[in-house]
Order: sequence, then C-alpha cells, then structure tokens
Amino acid sequence: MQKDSLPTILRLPAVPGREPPALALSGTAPDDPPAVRVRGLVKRYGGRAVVDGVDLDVRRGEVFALLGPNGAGKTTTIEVLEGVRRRDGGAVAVLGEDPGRAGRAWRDRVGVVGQSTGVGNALTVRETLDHFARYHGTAQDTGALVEAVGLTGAAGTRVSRLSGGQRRRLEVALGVQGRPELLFLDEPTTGMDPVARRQFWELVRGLRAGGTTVVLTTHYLDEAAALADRVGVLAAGRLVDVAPPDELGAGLRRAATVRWADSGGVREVVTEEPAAVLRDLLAAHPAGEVPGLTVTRPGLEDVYLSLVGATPEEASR
Ligand SMILES: Nc1ncnc2c1ncn2[C@@H]1O[C@H](COP(=O)(O)OP(=O)(O)OP(=O)(O)O)[C@@H](O)[C@H]1O
Repeated sequence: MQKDSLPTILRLPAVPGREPPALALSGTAPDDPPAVRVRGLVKRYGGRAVVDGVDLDVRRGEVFALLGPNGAGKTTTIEVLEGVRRRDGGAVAVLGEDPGRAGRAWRDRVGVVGQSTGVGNALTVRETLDHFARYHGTAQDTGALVEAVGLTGAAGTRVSRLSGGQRRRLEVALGVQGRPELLFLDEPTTGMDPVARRQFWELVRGLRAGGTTVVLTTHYLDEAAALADRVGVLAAGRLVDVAPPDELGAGLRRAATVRWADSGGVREVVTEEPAAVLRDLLAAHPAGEVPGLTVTRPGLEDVYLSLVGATPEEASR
C-alpha cells in the first residue's frame, strides 16, 4: 500500500446537501453536543450485567479507544452504540439519536466495521464495493476508496484470495463508503502484520484529520497510545478510567519506584516523592555512588494492568 495515497480519502468531494463533518477537534466548539453520549448503560445476559452502568461521552472529531480485557464488555457497548444490540437500561444518544430507534438517515451517517463483517467471497474487491455502494445515498467513488485503503493493486482480486490484512482493509473501506460522520471499528487491526497496522493507523489519522469521529476497540496498548485522543478502560462492564493515553491512571503514575542494591539484596521503595528518597540514599552513600540505583514510573501497560486489576503474570497468560 502506498502510504502517500492514504489521505486521498480526505479529499473526496463534499456531498451536495450535506454539511461536511466537523473539522477535527480544533474546529469543534466546546459546547457542541458530543458524537456519543451514554448515561448509565446496562446490558444483561441471563441476569448478569456485562455492561454495568457505563457513562461515556465521545467528542465530535476525536478518536476514542475502548480498551479492556477479554469479556470486559467492549463489543457489547459498541454494538449498543451501533444500534445492533438492545440495551437493558440507560440512555444513549449517537449523533443526537437513540440508536435503538434511529432510522435509515441516521444509519447513513454511521460507519461500522465489526469484528467480522462476513464480506462474501465470490466478488472482486471492486465489485464488492460497487455492490455495497447501492446501499448508500452518497457512496464514495470506488476507485478513490480502493486507493485510500491501499487496495489498488488488489482491486480485481476475488475476496476469497485476499490476505487477512487485505480483507480487513476492504472491511474498513466498506465502513467508510457512506462517508460516515462517525466510524465504529471493533478490533480493526487484529490479524494485521505490523506494517499493515501502521498503514491502518495512517488511514485512521487521515479520517480524523478530515473530521470523522472514530470509536475503536483494541487490545493493543500501542495502538491506543498512537491513535487515540482519549482512552476509556473497561473492566468487568465498568468504565474504570477515561483520559488521554499519557494521562491514564494519573494517580497511579504519580508513584515512582526507587530501586537500589545493598548488602541485603535489591531494595525497593514506591513513593510519590522520589527526590526525598534519593536525598536519603545519597546521604547514606557519602561516596556518591548508590549501587544499582534506578527510578521508574509506571508506563501505559503498568497503568492499564493496575486499572483492570490484573497482575503482569495474569496478563501474559
Ligand atoms: N449473546 C450473548 N449471550 C450471552 N453472553 C454474552 C453474549 N454476548 C456477549 N456475552 C458475554 O458478555 C461479556 C462481554 O462480552 P464482550 O464481547 O462485550 O466483551 P469484549 O470486551 O468485547 O471481549 P473481547 O475482547 O474478548 O472481544 C462476556 O462475558 C461475554 O461472554
């Protein structure tokens, strides 16, 4: 895929009669209604709440990533927002409408890339896009779309012959075909190789720069850090934190770990005031050298694991 070709999707002509989507965050007035507003969302299966009172706002023009372990409720939440799953409680507004009741016009404003969209195998990439174009009032031109997702070389290839990563690109193309104001991506890069993932990130950045709001779920912390303006962490159906990636778990990040070695082995102190610990250590080592001294603060992965209540050993299982 040509990286240079990715922003093409942003330059597609505006649709007559439809306002272009809000121009990214900088052009969004602070009091604009959010793209997504969720209050007290509850979803139960067999009496068990798998989404348990979630409150969430997604601002217009932002990329919002939902992180969380398997079974945390990410897909359930996103499917309620997409209008394909009923909720048992709470209020939800997506682009100002209740997705459980919204009609065709609303659906046209929303793009969905699910975990598996079941694209048929018999048609080529181009034929598939042409086929689905009929379902949109104002579909993007197939050629431009194919180029934008980096499938130009595979436009004439049957879907059955695409690699997993190429198929995912086609699914993304189908998700943005109707020029959505809001795009939902459920684990979009699962199965992509590292190069394809990074190319996909460029595509999402391009969409964001063009004003599309993106809500995605992912298991990759680096993906959330690279793409998201804000991250929400779900654990056991509850939203345990929402913040920009580098501010997630602010309270947890304040604590630094000071380690050093002495005759008894490796010592460790977790403190919010590492400078004071260092002063004491230096005072105890008049020669100025504290053996094995390190000062570390938790990174995104440490913070995430603390938020979801997992130990690193559990997480690596
Ligand atoms: N149709 C269903 N019937 C019963 N339980 C379900 C159904 N769909 C989901 N669940 C349960 O709801 C919980 C949340 O599932 P969900 O798919 O939303 O999690 P997730 O965070 O997206 O997980 P993953 O990262 O594995 O995709 C899980 O315990 C799952 O087993």
